[in-house]
Amino acid sequence: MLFDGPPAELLRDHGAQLAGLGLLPADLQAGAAAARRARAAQREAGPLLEVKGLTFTYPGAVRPALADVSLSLQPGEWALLVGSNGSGKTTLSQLLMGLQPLPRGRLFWRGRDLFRTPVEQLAREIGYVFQQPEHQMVASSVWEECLFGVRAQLNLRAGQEIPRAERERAEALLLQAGLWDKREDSPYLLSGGEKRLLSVIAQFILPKSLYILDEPTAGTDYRGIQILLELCRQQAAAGAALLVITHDPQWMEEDADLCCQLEQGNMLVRRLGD
Ligand SMILES: Nc1ncnc2c1ncn2[C@@H]1O[C@H](COP(=O)(O)OP(=O)(O)OP(=O)(O)O)[C@@H](O)[C@H]1O
Repeated sequence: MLFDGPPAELLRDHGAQLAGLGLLPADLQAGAAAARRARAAQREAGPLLEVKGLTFTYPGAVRPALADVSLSLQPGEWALLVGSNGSGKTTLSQLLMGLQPLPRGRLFWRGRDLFRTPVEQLAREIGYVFQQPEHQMVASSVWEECLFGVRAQLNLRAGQEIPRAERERAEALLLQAGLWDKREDSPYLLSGGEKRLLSVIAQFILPKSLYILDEPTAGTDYRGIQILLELCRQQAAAGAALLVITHDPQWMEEDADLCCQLEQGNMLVRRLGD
């Protein structure tokens, strides 16, 4: 087997393979081991997110969109949320983000009623990527789009400099996503798959505890999916939990820990690899 090319590209394209062969530089290997230890320690601290017997009916609807749904997600756990059209996936993810009226006492974030958790804390700790990337785009260039959330979260005014750590992370993520050469273009000029990758990496710049990704592989080609998978693996290795809504679970089944199957509002949770 022969890999040739700049280190950043080799890491991006073959990182998982190199790690599997034990060929990553020592500092990166040590980093992965430390991340695993950190994830184990975090797990002992208890679930990050708990959904307990959640039933939700839209106003005027005759049957509930979600019926007695339960789920527990630990730090670093990767869950797939699957199910046919209209089964309740988006409803559940919107409830988790407080985008629908919240039933009290059914959702817990870090052991505390999600209803009582300040919205700013949820925004800081949970990253949500919408099904339609355009819905989240606001800036005039790919670079500014990437850093828009950082500016908001760090309370930076227009023209104020982005701290070096976040700038470097944005550069690394744009390189990894293959979008560096398009950093000055309008995000609206990107292809559908590129927009999707941009909206995902924009959430990854300031690390969060949970990422909810709604259909991240839809309309994305093989290379884009491989990039996305590697990006998700890196977040999970760093201790973040992932809840990925998908109609293409086959791409993530090897990496994911849980598969949550929704049908007509009823959910069955299966641990993968058991
Ligand atoms: N705003 C709304 N008002 C009333 N009913 C709604 C609303 N949004 C969704 N529903 C209904 O709730 C049910 C679940 O919809 P939801 O969008 O959560 O499904 P989904 O699993 O995300 O579907 P898809 O795979 O098509 O995105 C469906 O029967 C849908 O018609």
